[in-house]
Amino acid sequence: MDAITLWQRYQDWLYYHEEIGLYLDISRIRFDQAFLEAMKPKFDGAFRDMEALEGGAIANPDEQRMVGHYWLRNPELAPTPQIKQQIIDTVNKIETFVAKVHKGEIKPPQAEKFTDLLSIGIGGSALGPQFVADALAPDYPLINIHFIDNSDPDGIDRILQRLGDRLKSTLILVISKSGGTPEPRNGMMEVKQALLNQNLHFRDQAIATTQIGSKLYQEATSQGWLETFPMEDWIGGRTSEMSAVGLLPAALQGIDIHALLQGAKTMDIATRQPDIKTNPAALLALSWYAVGGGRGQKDMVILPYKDRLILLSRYLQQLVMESLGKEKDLEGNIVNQGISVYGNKGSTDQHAYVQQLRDGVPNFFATFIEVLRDRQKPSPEIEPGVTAGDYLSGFLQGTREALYDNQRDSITVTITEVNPYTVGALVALYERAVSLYASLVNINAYHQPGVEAGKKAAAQVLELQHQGLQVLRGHSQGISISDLAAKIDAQEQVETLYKILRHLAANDRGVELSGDPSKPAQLIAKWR
Ligand SMILES: O=P(O)(O)OC[C@H]1O[C@](O)(CO)[C@@H](O)[C@@H]1O
Repeated sequence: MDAITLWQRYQDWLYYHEEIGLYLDISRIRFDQAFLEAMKPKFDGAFRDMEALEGGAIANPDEQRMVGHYWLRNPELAPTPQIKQQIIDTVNKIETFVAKVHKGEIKPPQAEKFTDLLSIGIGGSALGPQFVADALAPDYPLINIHFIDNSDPDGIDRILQRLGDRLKSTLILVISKSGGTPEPRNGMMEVKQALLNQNLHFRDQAIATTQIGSKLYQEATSQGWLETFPMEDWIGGRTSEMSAVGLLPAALQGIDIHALLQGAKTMDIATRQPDIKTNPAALLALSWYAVGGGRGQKDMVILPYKDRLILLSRYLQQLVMESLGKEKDLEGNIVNQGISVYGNKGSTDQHAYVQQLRDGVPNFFATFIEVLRDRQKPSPEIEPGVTAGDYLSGFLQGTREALYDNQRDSITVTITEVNPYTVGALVALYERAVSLYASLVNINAYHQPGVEAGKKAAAQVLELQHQGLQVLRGHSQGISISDLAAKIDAQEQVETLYKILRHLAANDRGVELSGDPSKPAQLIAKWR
């Protein structure tokens, strides 16, 4: 297409939301009118599915759950008065609690006020709060946030070290919908210990966001933690940013949660339109389908040209990949669906992997996120008449054009500035696009059976460790790894057993491995 035809295509397909100040440009996705016509029946079905979902249908058939994240920003939509009230009550509870913390009415026993917030959670119980904190927290927030989102001891140490003496004025927030996920549990246990080492008590500084009745809930209430906040059954982890999961840490940092909710609500209204061309989420879903043939054949590379949006790609990675990456469709056919998502930020990535994007394997499409306002204050000139922001804008445009010229498609989402309102709108835009796309490809976007398989496998590894150590401890002589495996009837897991022993040996956990490390089958294990 020549430049003038492309300019016309840009205008023909441009979506603009005046109130949010958001532009969506899908003109650099190659599809034609025939494709659009062919997709219309599928979209009619997707719009119907969305209406049913918002009306309270069991949209997650496997788990027999309603899917209600859209109600969080507009409680009027909730299917029952009780749910509506729960949503309103939770926001009120958050605001009351946060106000007391900020005023020092809720305070740690050994300090005037809470100075820091340590959020312990993983997946959907971390990624939204991390993204929002990085994008929106003021430079000098009322409370500084830190995260433990893994079971990595060294990672935990780094956070605790940074907190140092401020641990005594740190509010500890454990977020886990199920209340039984091992990683946050491990983080919590380590932090408990760290507090005890300073003669501090976890319950005096701890709060939880979890489902009422969960193990975590029981622990928090029976031990008298400062407060608990509910996460409802009908909220999925990866769509929980507008629930207590996201709102509580945001409010504690001084981020305007009402603007966040309002931005999402406004976007929800726009994405509820049952018309492809005037619905930005439908335009995104249409584009994803067009580039990937409805089979996720191309990866989604997210490139925000704005440092404070760097975590958007990680946030969207879970939202998109955990929602769309499914083995089976709704009828149980094997379909192996999904769209891979990765990214970082521009223009930084132009000096890293954009070389391959431009010239290498064409297995992706880019999504540029553009922010029109460079900064809050006027910019100095780097050269006569040119600012750093002009460069950034030029790099974005140049990369978009260079990619398109080489048959690489892209989408551009443009917002005026990064603020709670626009971030809320972005979150809602992608939530809805994922929902619509899931309907187009006929999968359940709201379960995650694959993750469960990984969790079970990890539990089996730990059980093997337990059994192996029991035998090793009672064995005064050294023993080969295969003999040890035979003794616990785990010949098939000999490789796993070897790796367990190697890990224990590396951590001075009582296991000694002797022999040539490059010949694992010949290693002798011994308890010392
Ligand atoms: O909040 P929970 O129950 O600890 O779960 C954390 C995460 O684990 C998953 O269930 C699976 O990875 C995610 O969907 C979820 O966000």
